[in-house]
Amino acid sequence: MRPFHPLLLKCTALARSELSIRDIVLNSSKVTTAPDNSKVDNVKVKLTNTAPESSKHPITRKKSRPKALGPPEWVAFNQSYNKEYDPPSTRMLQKANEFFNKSKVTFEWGVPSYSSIPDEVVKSKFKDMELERAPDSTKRFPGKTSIPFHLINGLPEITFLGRSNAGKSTILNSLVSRLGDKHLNKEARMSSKPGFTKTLNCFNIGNKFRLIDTPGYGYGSRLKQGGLTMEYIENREQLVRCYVLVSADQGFTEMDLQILNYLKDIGKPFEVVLTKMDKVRDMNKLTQQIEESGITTFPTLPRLIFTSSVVSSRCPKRYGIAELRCNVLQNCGLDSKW
Ligand SMILES: Nc1nc2c(ncn2[C@@H]2O[C@H](COP(=O)(O)OP(=O)(O)OP(=O)(O)O)[C@@H](O)[C@H]2O)c(=O)[nH]1
Ligand SMILES: [Mg+2]
Repeated sequence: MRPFHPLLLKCTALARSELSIRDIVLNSSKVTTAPDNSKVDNVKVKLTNTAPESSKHPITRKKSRPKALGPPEWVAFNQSYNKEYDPPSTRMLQKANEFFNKSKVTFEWGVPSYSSIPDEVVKSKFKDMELERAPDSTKRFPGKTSIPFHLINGLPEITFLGRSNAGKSTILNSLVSRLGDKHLNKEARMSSKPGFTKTLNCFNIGNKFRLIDTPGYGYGSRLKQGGLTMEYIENREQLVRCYVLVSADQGFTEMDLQILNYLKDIGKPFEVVLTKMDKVRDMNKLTQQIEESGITTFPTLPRLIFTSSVVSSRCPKRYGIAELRCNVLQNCGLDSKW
Protein backbone atom coordinates (compact mmCIF):
# COMPACT_ATOMS: atom_id res chain seq x y z
CA MET A 1 0.00 0.00 0.00
CA ARG A 2 1.15 3.52 -0.78
CA PRO A 3 2.24 5.56 2.22
CA PHE A 4 0.20 8.59 3.24
CA HIS A 5 0.94 11.41 0.86
CA PRO A 6 -0.28 15.01 0.48
CA LEU A 7 -0.91 14.55 -3.24
CA LEU A 8 -3.51 12.02 -2.17
CA LEU A 9 -5.04 13.99 0.69
CA LYS A 10 -8.75 13.88 1.16
CA CYS A 11 -9.01 17.48 0.15
CA THR A 12 -12.49 18.19 1.41
CA ALA A 13 -11.25 18.02 4.99
CA LEU A 14 -8.23 20.10 4.11
CA ALA A 15 -10.32 22.59 2.19
CA ARG A 16 -12.56 22.99 5.21
CA SER A 17 -9.66 23.61 7.55
CA GLU A 18 -8.00 26.05 5.15
CA LEU A 19 -11.27 27.84 4.55
CA SER A 20 -11.73 28.33 8.24
CA ILE A 21 -8.24 29.81 8.55
CA ARG A 22 -9.01 32.04 5.60
CA ASP A 23 -12.30 33.05 7.17
CA ILE A 24 -10.56 33.96 10.39
CA VAL A 25 -8.06 36.13 8.54
CA LEU A 26 -10.77 37.81 6.51
CA ASN A 27 -12.95 38.47 9.54
CA SER A 28 -10.10 39.69 11.68
CA SER A 29 -9.09 42.18 9.00
CA LYS A 30 -12.51 43.78 9.40
CA VAL A 31 -11.97 44.44 13.11
CA THR A 32 -10.79 47.99 13.62
CA THR A 33 -8.86 48.59 16.78
CA ALA A 34 -7.26 51.82 17.88
CA PRO A 35 -3.51 51.75 17.29
CA ASP A 36 -1.26 51.29 20.24
CA ASN A 37 0.27 54.67 21.13
CA SER A 38 3.58 53.07 21.99
CA LYS A 39 3.95 52.13 18.31
CA VAL A 40 3.22 55.63 17.08
CA ASP A 41 6.60 55.86 15.32
CA ASN A 42 5.53 53.07 13.00
CA VAL A 43 2.20 54.49 11.95
CA LYS A 44 1.25 56.98 9.30
CA VAL A 45 -1.09 59.62 10.68
CA LYS A 46 -3.65 60.81 8.20
CA LEU A 47 -5.26 64.07 9.26
CA THR A 48 -8.55 65.41 8.01
CA ASN A 49 -8.61 69.11 6.94
CA THR A 50 -10.13 70.24 10.17
CA ALA A 51 -8.68 68.76 13.30
CA PRO A 52 -11.33 66.64 15.01
CA GLU A 53 -12.48 67.87 18.34
CA SER A 54 -14.51 64.88 19.29
CA SER A 55 -14.88 61.24 18.47
CA LYS A 56 -17.16 62.37 15.62
CA HIS A 57 -14.06 62.78 13.43
CA PRO A 58 -11.63 60.12 14.57
CA ILE A 59 -8.05 60.41 13.46
CA THR A 60 -7.31 57.66 10.96
CA ARG A 61 -3.99 56.03 11.69
CA LYS A 62 -2.68 53.52 9.21
CA LYS A 63 0.21 51.17 9.80
CA SER A 64 2.75 51.90 7.11
CA ARG A 65 3.30 48.92 4.78
CA PRO A 66 6.83 47.60 4.69
CA LYS A 67 8.73 48.89 1.67
CA ALA A 68 8.34 46.91 -1.57
CA LEU A 69 11.51 45.02 -2.36
CA GLY A 70 13.09 44.44 -5.73
CA PRO A 71 16.10 43.11 -7.62
CA PRO A 72 18.78 44.85 -5.51
CA GLU A 73 17.60 43.08 -2.35
CA TRP A 74 16.77 39.84 -4.16
CA VAL A 75 20.19 39.55 -5.83
CA ALA A 76 22.03 39.93 -2.53
CA PHE A 77 19.70 37.38 -0.94
CA ASN A 78 20.03 34.98 -3.87
CA GLN A 79 23.81 34.95 -3.63
CA SER A 80 23.68 33.33 -0.22
CA TYR A 81 22.18 30.15 -1.77
CA ASN A 82 23.32 27.56 -4.35
CA LYS A 83 26.95 28.00 -3.35
CA GLU A 84 27.68 24.44 -4.47
CA TYR A 85 26.95 25.43 -8.07
CA ASP A 86 28.63 27.86 -10.42
CA PRO A 87 26.19 30.62 -11.27
CA PRO A 88 25.20 30.68 -14.96
CA SER A 89 27.44 32.96 -17.03
CA THR A 90 26.02 35.95 -18.91
CA ARG A 91 26.54 34.02 -22.14
CA MET A 92 24.59 31.02 -20.84
CA LEU A 93 21.73 33.24 -19.74
CA GLN A 94 21.75 34.94 -23.12
CA LYS A 95 21.70 31.62 -24.97
CA ALA A 96 18.86 30.31 -22.81
CA ASN A 97 16.83 33.47 -23.44
CA GLU A 98 17.46 33.21 -27.18
CA PHE A 99 16.34 29.58 -27.16
CA PHE A 100 13.06 30.31 -25.38
CA ASN A 101 12.35 33.46 -27.39
CA LYS A 102 12.61 31.68 -30.71
CA SER A 103 11.06 28.32 -29.80
CA LYS A 104 7.58 27.47 -30.92
CA VAL A 105 5.28 26.41 -28.08
CA THR A 106 2.63 23.80 -28.90
CA PHE A 107 -0.01 22.48 -26.56
CA GLU A 108 0.02 18.72 -27.19
CA TRP A 109 -2.25 17.05 -24.68
CA GLY A 110 -4.25 17.51 -21.52
CA VAL A 111 -5.21 14.29 -19.75
CA PRO A 112 -7.33 13.41 -16.70
CA SER A 113 -5.63 10.01 -16.28
CA TYR A 114 -2.11 8.67 -16.69
CA SER A 115 -3.20 5.94 -19.07
CA SER A 116 -4.54 8.57 -21.52
CA ILE A 117 -1.10 10.12 -22.16
CA PRO A 118 -0.62 9.41 -25.89
CA ASP A 119 2.60 7.40 -25.69
CA GLU A 120 1.35 5.47 -22.67
CA VAL A 121 -1.71 4.49 -24.74
CA VAL A 122 0.53 3.38 -27.56
CA LYS A 123 2.81 1.48 -25.17
CA SER A 124 -0.07 -0.46 -23.67
CA LYS A 125 -1.78 -1.21 -27.02
CA PHE A 126 1.31 -2.18 -28.96
CA LYS A 127 3.31 -3.93 -26.27
CA ASP A 128 5.29 -6.16 -28.62
CA MET A 129 5.95 -3.54 -31.25
CA GLU A 130 9.23 -1.68 -31.43
CA LEU A 131 8.14 1.95 -30.90
CA GLU A 132 9.25 4.00 -33.84
CA ARG A 133 10.50 7.41 -32.79
CA ALA A 134 9.72 9.64 -35.71
CA PRO A 135 9.58 13.26 -34.59
CA ASP A 136 8.51 14.75 -37.91
CA SER A 137 6.35 11.94 -39.14
CA THR A 138 2.79 12.72 -40.06
CA LYS A 139 1.83 9.06 -39.72
CA ARG A 140 -0.57 7.91 -37.04
CA PHE A 141 -0.80 4.78 -35.00
CA PRO A 142 -3.55 2.61 -36.42
CA GLY A 143 -6.84 1.57 -34.96
CA LYS A 144 -8.75 3.37 -32.30
CA THR A 145 -5.72 5.22 -30.91
CA SER A 146 -5.08 7.27 -34.05
CA ILE A 147 -2.19 8.94 -32.25
CA PRO A 148 0.23 10.97 -34.35
CA PHE A 149 3.76 9.52 -34.40
CA HIS A 150 5.33 12.80 -33.35
CA LEU A 151 3.75 12.51 -29.89
CA ILE A 152 5.81 9.44 -29.05
CA ASN A 153 9.23 10.88 -29.81
CA GLY A 154 10.43 10.50 -26.20
CA LEU A 155 11.52 14.11 -25.64
CA PRO A 156 12.71 14.91 -22.09
CA GLU A 157 10.00 16.22 -19.78
CA ILE A 158 10.07 18.76 -16.97
CA THR A 159 7.20 19.06 -14.52
CA PHE A 160 5.98 21.76 -12.16
CA LEU A 161 4.60 20.63 -8.80
CA GLY A 162 3.27 22.63 -5.89
CA ARG A 163 0.31 23.74 -3.87
CA SER A 164 -2.73 25.05 -5.70
CA ASN A 165 -2.12 28.73 -6.46
CA ALA A 166 1.68 28.45 -6.05
CA GLY A 167 2.13 29.75 -9.61
CA LYS A 168 2.81 26.57 -11.64
CA SER A 169 0.85 27.58 -14.74
CA THR A 170 2.20 31.13 -14.46
CA ILE A 171 5.84 30.02 -14.35
CA LEU A 172 5.27 27.94 -17.47
CA ASN A 173 3.90 31.02 -19.25
CA SER A 174 6.69 33.13 -17.82
CA LEU A 175 9.31 30.80 -19.29
CA VAL A 176 7.86 31.13 -22.77
CA SER A 177 7.12 34.89 -22.67
CA ARG A 178 9.63 37.67 -23.38
CA LEU A 179 11.18 38.74 -20.09
CA GLY A 180 10.27 42.41 -20.34
CA ASP A 181 6.71 41.97 -21.64
CA LYS A 182 4.12 43.25 -19.22
CA HIS A 183 1.65 40.51 -20.09
CA LEU A 184 2.46 36.82 -20.14
CA ASN A 185 1.70 34.54 -23.07
CA LYS A 186 -1.32 32.49 -22.11
CA GLU A 187 -0.23 28.99 -23.11
CA ALA A 188 -1.29 27.45 -19.77
CA ARG A 189 -4.45 28.82 -18.19
CA MET A 190 -3.84 30.68 -14.92
CA SER A 191 -6.25 31.86 -12.27
CA SER A 192 -6.30 33.47 -8.86
CA LYS A 193 -8.76 30.71 -7.93
CA PRO A 194 -6.84 27.83 -6.26
CA GLY A 195 -7.36 24.40 -7.78
CA PHE A 196 -7.74 25.77 -11.30
CA THR A 197 -5.61 23.30 -13.29
CA LYS A 198 -7.39 19.95 -13.24
CA THR A 199 -5.43 17.80 -15.70
CA LEU A 200 -1.83 17.08 -16.68
CA ASN A 201 -1.13 19.48 -19.53
CA CYS A 202 1.76 19.08 -21.93
CA PHE A 203 3.52 21.81 -23.91
CA ASN A 204 6.12 21.02 -26.53
CA ILE A 205 8.92 23.61 -26.56
CA GLY A 206 10.66 23.90 -29.92
CA ASN A 207 10.44 20.14 -30.38
CA LYS A 208 13.36 19.82 -27.93
CA PHE A 209 11.58 19.05 -24.66
CA ARG A 210 8.19 19.19 -22.94
CA LEU A 211 6.88 21.18 -19.99
CA ILE A 212 4.16 19.49 -17.96
CA ASP A 213 1.76 21.55 -15.88
CA THR A 214 0.05 19.66 -13.03
CA PRO A 215 -2.97 20.19 -10.77
CA GLY A 216 -1.89 21.63 -7.41
CA TYR A 217 -2.24 19.87 -4.07
CA GLY A 218 -4.12 21.30 -1.12
CA TYR A 219 -7.04 23.71 -1.29
CA GLY A 220 -9.42 23.05 -4.18
CA SER A 221 -7.69 19.86 -5.33
CA ARG A 222 -9.15 16.39 -5.73
CA LEU A 223 -7.95 12.97 -4.65
CA LYS A 224 -7.97 11.74 -8.26
CA GLN A 225 -5.73 14.61 -9.41
CA GLY A 226 -3.18 13.82 -6.68
CA GLY A 227 -3.15 10.18 -7.82
CA LEU A 228 -2.64 11.26 -11.43
CA THR A 229 0.35 13.45 -10.56
CA MET A 230 1.91 10.74 -8.39
CA GLU A 231 1.48 8.14 -11.10
CA TYR A 232 3.13 10.50 -13.56
CA ILE A 233 6.08 11.21 -11.24
CA GLU A 234 6.63 7.57 -10.39
CA ASN A 235 6.20 6.01 -13.82
CA ARG A 236 7.05 8.46 -16.53
CA GLU A 237 10.32 7.45 -18.18
CA GLN A 238 10.78 10.78 -19.95
CA LEU A 239 10.58 12.84 -16.74
CA VAL A 240 14.04 14.31 -16.16
CA ARG A 241 13.40 16.90 -13.43
CA CYS A 242 10.63 18.09 -11.11
CA TYR A 243 10.41 21.71 -10.03
CA VAL A 244 8.61 22.15 -6.72
CA LEU A 245 7.07 25.61 -6.56
CA VAL A 246 6.62 27.35 -3.23
CA SER A 247 5.08 30.83 -2.81
CA ALA A 248 7.84 32.92 -1.27
CA ASP A 249 5.30 35.08 0.53
CA GLN A 250 3.80 32.05 2.27
CA GLY A 251 6.87 29.91 2.79
CA PHE A 252 7.08 26.12 3.04
CA THR A 253 3.95 24.38 4.28
CA GLU A 254 3.77 20.94 5.81
CA MET A 255 2.54 19.62 2.45
CA ASP A 256 5.48 21.14 0.59
CA LEU A 257 7.87 19.44 2.97
CA GLN A 258 6.09 16.12 2.47
CA ILE A 259 6.42 16.42 -1.30
CA LEU A 260 10.11 17.29 -1.05
CA ASN A 261 10.75 14.32 1.22
CA TYR A 262 8.71 12.06 -1.02
CA LEU A 263 10.75 13.07 -4.10
CA LYS A 264 13.95 12.53 -2.14
CA ASP A 265 12.77 9.10 -0.93
CA ILE A 266 11.80 7.85 -4.38
CA GLY A 267 15.00 9.28 -5.87
CA LYS A 268 13.44 11.77 -8.29
CA PRO A 269 15.70 14.72 -9.00
CA PHE A 270 14.11 18.07 -8.21
CA GLU A 271 14.79 21.78 -7.77
CA VAL A 272 12.86 24.29 -5.68
CA VAL A 273 11.43 27.46 -7.20
CA LEU A 274 10.36 30.24 -4.84
CA THR A 275 7.64 32.17 -6.70
CA LYS A 276 6.01 35.56 -6.05
CA MET A 277 9.16 37.26 -4.76
CA ASP A 278 7.45 40.57 -5.54
CA LYS A 279 5.07 39.87 -2.64
CA VAL A 280 7.80 39.33 -0.04
CA ARG A 281 8.13 42.24 2.39
CA ASP A 282 10.40 40.66 4.97
CA MET A 283 13.54 38.93 3.69
CA ASN A 284 14.57 37.84 7.20
CA LYS A 285 11.34 35.92 7.58
CA LEU A 286 11.93 34.19 4.25
CA THR A 287 15.50 33.30 5.27
CA GLN A 288 14.16 31.78 8.48
CA GLN A 289 11.48 29.80 6.63
CA ILE A 290 14.06 28.39 4.23
CA GLU A 291 16.35 27.42 7.10
CA GLU A 292 13.51 25.79 9.04
CA SER A 293 12.43 23.80 5.98
CA GLY A 294 15.78 21.98 6.05
CA ILE A 295 15.98 22.16 2.25
CA THR A 296 19.49 23.62 2.28
CA THR A 297 20.78 20.46 3.96
CA PHE A 298 19.05 17.98 1.64
CA PRO A 299 21.68 15.50 0.41
CA THR A 300 20.48 15.89 -3.18
CA LEU A 301 21.44 19.59 -3.10
CA PRO A 302 18.40 20.98 -4.89
CA ARG A 303 18.86 24.43 -6.33
CA LEU A 304 16.79 27.26 -4.91
CA ILE A 305 15.61 29.51 -7.72
CA PHE A 306 13.91 32.77 -6.72
CA THR A 307 11.43 34.20 -9.21
CA SER A 308 8.86 36.88 -9.79
CA SER A 309 6.59 36.65 -12.81
CA VAL A 310 5.54 40.27 -12.51
CA VAL A 311 7.24 43.21 -14.22
CA SER A 312 7.11 46.62 -12.57
CA SER A 313 9.04 49.86 -12.50
CA ARG A 314 11.26 48.32 -9.77
CA CYS A 315 11.65 45.08 -11.70
CA PRO A 316 11.49 45.75 -15.46
CA LYS A 317 12.32 42.13 -16.37
CA ARG A 318 10.71 39.08 -14.82
CA TYR A 319 13.09 38.08 -12.08
CA GLY A 320 14.88 34.72 -11.96
CA ILE A 321 13.27 33.47 -15.17
CA ALA A 322 16.50 33.60 -17.20
CA GLU A 323 18.19 31.48 -14.49
CA LEU A 324 15.28 29.05 -14.50
CA ARG A 325 15.41 28.84 -18.32
CA CYS A 326 19.11 28.05 -18.11
CA ASN A 327 18.55 25.39 -15.46
CA VAL A 328 15.73 23.74 -17.44
CA LEU A 329 17.91 23.52 -20.56
CA GLN A 330 20.79 22.08 -18.52
CA ASN A 331 18.51 19.46 -16.98
CA CYS A 332 17.28 18.49 -20.44
CA GLY A 333 20.88 18.12 -21.65
CA LEU A 334 20.48 20.97 -24.14
CA ASP A 335 23.35 23.13 -22.95
CA SER A 336 26.18 21.12 -24.52
CA LYS A 337 26.96 23.69 -27.24
CA TRP A 338 27.33 26.65 -24.85
N1 LIG B 1 2.36 38.78 -7.59
C1 LIG B 1 2.58 37.63 -8.21
N2 LIG B 1 1.54 36.83 -8.50
C2 LIG B 1 1.80 35.65 -9.12
C3 LIG B 1 3.11 35.25 -9.46
N3 LIG B 1 3.03 34.01 -10.03
C4 LIG B 1 1.72 33.70 -10.04
N4 LIG B 1 0.98 34.65 -9.51
C5 LIG B 1 -0.48 34.69 -9.34
O1 LIG B 1 -0.88 33.58 -8.54
C6 LIG B 1 -2.16 33.11 -8.95
C7 LIG B 1 -2.11 31.62 -9.18
O2 LIG B 1 -1.30 31.37 -10.30
P1 LIG B 1 -1.41 30.01 -11.13
O3 LIG B 1 -0.22 30.00 -12.03
O4 LIG B 1 -2.74 29.85 -11.74
O5 LIG B 1 -1.22 28.96 -9.94
P2 LIG B 1 -1.19 27.36 -10.05
O6 LIG B 1 -0.10 26.89 -9.17
O7 LIG B 1 -1.14 26.94 -11.47
O8 LIG B 1 -2.58 27.00 -9.38
P3 LIG B 1 -3.53 25.70 -9.61
O9 LIG B 1 -3.73 25.52 -11.09
O10 LIG B 1 -4.77 26.08 -8.91
O11 LIG B 1 -2.84 24.54 -8.98
C8 LIG B 1 -2.53 33.91 -10.19
O12 LIG B 1 -3.42 34.93 -9.81
C9 LIG B 1 -1.21 34.48 -10.66
O13 LIG B 1 -1.36 35.72 -11.34
C10 LIG B 1 4.20 36.13 -9.15
O14 LIG B 1 5.38 35.86 -9.39
N5 LIG B 1 3.86 37.29 -8.51
MG1 LIG C 1 -2.45 25.90 -12.66
